[in-house]
Amino acid sequence: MSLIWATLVVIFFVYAFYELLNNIQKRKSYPPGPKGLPIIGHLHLLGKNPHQDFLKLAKTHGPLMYVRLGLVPTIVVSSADTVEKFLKTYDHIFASRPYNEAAQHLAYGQKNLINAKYGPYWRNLRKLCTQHLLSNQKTNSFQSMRRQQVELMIKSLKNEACHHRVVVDLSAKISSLSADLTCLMVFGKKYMDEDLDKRGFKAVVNDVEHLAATPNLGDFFPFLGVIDLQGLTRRLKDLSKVFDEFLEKIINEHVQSSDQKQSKDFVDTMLDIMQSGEAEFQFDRRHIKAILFDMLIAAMGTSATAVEWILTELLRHPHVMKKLQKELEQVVGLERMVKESDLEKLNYLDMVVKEGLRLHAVAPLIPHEAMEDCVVNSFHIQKGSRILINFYAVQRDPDIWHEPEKFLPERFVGSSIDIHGRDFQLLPFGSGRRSCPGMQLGIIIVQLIVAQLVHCFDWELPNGMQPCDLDVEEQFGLATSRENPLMAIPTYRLNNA
Ligand code: HEM
Repeated sequence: MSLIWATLVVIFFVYAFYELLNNIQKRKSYPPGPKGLPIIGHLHLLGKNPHQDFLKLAKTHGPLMYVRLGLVPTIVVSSADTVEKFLKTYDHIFASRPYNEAAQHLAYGQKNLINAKYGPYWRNLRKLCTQHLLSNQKTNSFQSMRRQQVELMIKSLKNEACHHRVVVDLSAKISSLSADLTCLMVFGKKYMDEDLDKRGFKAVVNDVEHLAATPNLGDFFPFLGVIDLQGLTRRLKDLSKVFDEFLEKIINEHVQSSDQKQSKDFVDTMLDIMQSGEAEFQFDRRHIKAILFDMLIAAMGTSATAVEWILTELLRHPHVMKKLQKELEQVVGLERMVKESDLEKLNYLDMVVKEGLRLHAVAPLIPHEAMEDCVVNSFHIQKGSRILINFYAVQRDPDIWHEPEKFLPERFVGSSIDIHGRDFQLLPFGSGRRSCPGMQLGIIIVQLIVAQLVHCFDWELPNGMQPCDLDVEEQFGLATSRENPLMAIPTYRLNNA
C-alpha cells in the first residue's frame, strides 16, 4: 500500500514539474494536436492498432501533429512532404532512437543497431553490418541455401496438396520458412522447437517479439521503469537470460568449429572481425550478441509478414493472381520452379510486391528521436521529442494515391516510383540514415517466396469463402501482421508432378 502512495506522490510531483516546464515551452508554437488528459497525455486515444488511430487523428489535426504519450512529447508525421523534411532535410537531427525499456534488457543496453542512439557507436555498427553481413556479395552467398529451403517448403505443400482439398495454414508455413532462412544465414543451422529452452525456439522468439512490442509504461514515464507496475521488466529480464545463454552457446559452438568451415554464417563473420581487431570500436561478445539479436528479430517477422499480406491480397483479387501466374508461365514456364535469376524479368511481380508493401506497411510506426530543437513547417519540435513517422498513413494518403484502400498493382504501370527510399510517398524500408540495411535481402526473399507459391500452386479459399470475405484485420507489433492466420487450399500446377 505504501508503495502505491509513494508512487502516486512521485507521479504528482513529476507531473506538476512537467506541466510547469510545458507552460514555459508553450510560448513557442507547437504543431496542432488533440486535447490531452493530465498525466497520461494522449495515451488513452490509442488502441491495439495505434497506426490506425493516429491516421484518424491526423485527418482532424493535420500531417504534423503533437501528442504527449505519458511524459514524452511526440510528433506524428503523416504526409509525404512532411516525411521528406524529417528523413531528408533534417535527417541529421532526427536520426536517433528513443529510450526503449525492452531493448535495454534484450539488447544489452540498446547496443543493437535497431535501437542504438545516433552517434559514432551506431555509425560503426551500421558500417560493419552493411559491409560484412548485408552486402550484395554476402546476400548472394546464401542464394543456394534460399533455393533449397524454398523448395523444401514447396515439396511439403505439394505432399499436403496430394490429399484432396486439404486446407493449409499458409501463415504458419511462411513464418516457419522465414525462420529457417534467417537461422541458416545467421547461425548456420536451423533451430528446432526443442532448442533454446523447454518452451521451444519459436515460442521464445514469439515471446521476445511480443514483449518488445508491448507498450511499456517505463518508456512513457521513465521513473516508473524501476517500479515495474506491469511486471514487464521482470519478464524481460527472465527472457534476456534465456536468450543470452542461447547466443553464448551458439558462439561457443562456432569458436570450436571455426577452422573447418567453407561458407561463413553471420556468427563466423563477426568472430573473424572480433579476432582481427579491425572494428573501429571496442567489439566483443556483447556486441556480437546484440547484432545477432537484431538480425533475428529484424529479418524473420518482417519478410514473413510482407509475404503473408501479399498472398492475402492475391487471394482477395483472383484476377491479379491469374495475371501473375500468366507472367510466370511466360518467363519461367510450367516445367520448372522459379529461380532468383528470373526475378528481374518479372515486371508484374515487382508491381504486385510494391502494391502489397504500400497497402500493408509492415513496420508502420518506427520511432525516431530529435537530437536538437528544430523548426519544421514553422512549428517548434523540441529536443528529445519522439518522432513517429506513420508510413501507414502516408502510403494510404488520398491526396497522393488514387483509391488508396484498393489493391491495384497496375497503378505502377509507367510509374517511376520505387521502394528504395527516394520516393517519400512509398517507404516500406524507411529512408535516410536509419533506413533498412536489409532492404535488398528483404526484397529478394519476399519476391522469391511470393513468386514460387503463386507459380507452383493454384490457391482457393476454404469453406466456400468468397475472396471479398477474406479479412484484413491487423495486429500491431514489431511487424504488423494479419490478426488471423491465412488459411487456403493449394493445388499443384507445374507439369513435373
Ligand atoms: C520485407 C522486409 C523488411 C521490411 C519491410 C523492413 C523495414 C524496415 C524499416 C521500415 C526500418 C526502419 C526505418 C526507419 O527507422 O526509418 C528497418 C530498419 C532495420 N532493418 Fe529492416 N525491413 C525488412 C527486412 C530486413 C532484413 C532482412 C534485415 C536484416 C537481415 C533488416 C534489418 C534492419 C535493421 C538492422 C534496421 C535498423 C537500422 C538502423 O536503425 O540503423 N530488415 N527495416
